[in-house]
Amino acid sequence: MEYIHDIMKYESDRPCVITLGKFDGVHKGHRKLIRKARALAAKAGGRSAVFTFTVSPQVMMGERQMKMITTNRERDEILRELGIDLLVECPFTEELRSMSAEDFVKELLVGRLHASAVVVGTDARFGKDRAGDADLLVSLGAKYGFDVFVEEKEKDGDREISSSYVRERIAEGDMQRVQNLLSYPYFMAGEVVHGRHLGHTLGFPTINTVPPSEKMLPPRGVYFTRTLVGGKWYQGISNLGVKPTVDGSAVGLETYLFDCSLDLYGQEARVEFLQFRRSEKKFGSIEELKNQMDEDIQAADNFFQPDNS
Ligand SMILES: Cc1cc2nc3c(=O)[nH]c(=O)nc-3n(C[C@H](O)[C@H](O)[C@H](O)COP(=O)(O)O)c2cc1C
Ligand SMILES: Nc1ncnc2c1ncn2[C@@H]1O[C@H](COP(=O)(O)OP(=O)(O)O)[C@@H](O)[C@H]1O
Repeated sequence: MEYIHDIMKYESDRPCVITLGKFDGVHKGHRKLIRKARALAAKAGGRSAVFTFTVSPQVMMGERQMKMITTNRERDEILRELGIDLLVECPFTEELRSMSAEDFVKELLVGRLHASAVVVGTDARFGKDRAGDADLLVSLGAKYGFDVFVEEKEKDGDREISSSYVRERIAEGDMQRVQNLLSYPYFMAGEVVHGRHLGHTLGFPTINTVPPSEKMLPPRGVYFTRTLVGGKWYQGISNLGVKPTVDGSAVGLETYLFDCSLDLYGQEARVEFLQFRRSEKKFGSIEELKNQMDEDIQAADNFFQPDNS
């Protein structure tokens, strides 16, 4: 995948099949558009491209206190895995914000990316004040010579799948439902940092990662998780929260990995949230916490190996 941050520096003359949007979460609906763009590009011999924006955490938080399902980095990782040829991730600058819908299409999609086709959902919006919609795109396609495919939104029962629908389910901690809407488990990526080194004393060493400030978090508590770290997947159990029994300040994610005894500090970890187990609690003593963790780990064993219980 080629990654372009500054579209003015993009040089290739090859035609692109472009899909356009914020793609927060890269959920099932987004995937439908990406699949379509890839199929069209393969047929026409062009490049499949995603056009999106990097939105700074400050802007996101300032505007509507909107948290992201996937950070820019996580989204890039997923798009890369989906096998698109080109990711254009423009900073959402004043210049871009003030571009009319027609100029956006004429100058960027046609002028720079040589669009042969553009794939969008029925509710697509683009250009200054989000004035451009799917109908306008169809007429601009006729004017500038590219095909336009307007796809129906993917549904979950009667409800259209959208990033805000996924956020609602994350807020409820319904991680199985979230996985169904995304078509992959909600995850958090980050570097393994040092904690207070109590884990080893407790008998449960945990890898600690810090959730990015712009990331939408599920409720605080204990989750059955699967973690990719050091090139290997581990089953395990995580606590998302402030550890009120021993600490009580910043929100962190700690994961006890089953069948692992490696030193993992400084490595990248990707922790997938599979199922909520219980809320985080303040225990009267470390002993009580330890007993509860024993029970949690037993429950995780049953979750991962239901036939052995
Ligand atoms: C499965 C699991 C459940 C946990 N549940 C709680 C909890 O309910 N309350 C709490 O204060 N800490 C909880 N913790 C966090 C522990 O307090 C923490 O892992 C321990 O203090 C080690 O911290 P350290 O990584 O900073 O050394 C939990 C940790 C794990 C792995
Ligand atoms: N099974 C395991 N699960 C998680 N971390 C492990 C495991 N075995 C060894 N480790 C290592 O131990 C470290 C955690 O030890 P811990 O005493 O909890 O210290 P910290 O407070 O820094 O997390 C992890 O960062 C990792 O390098």
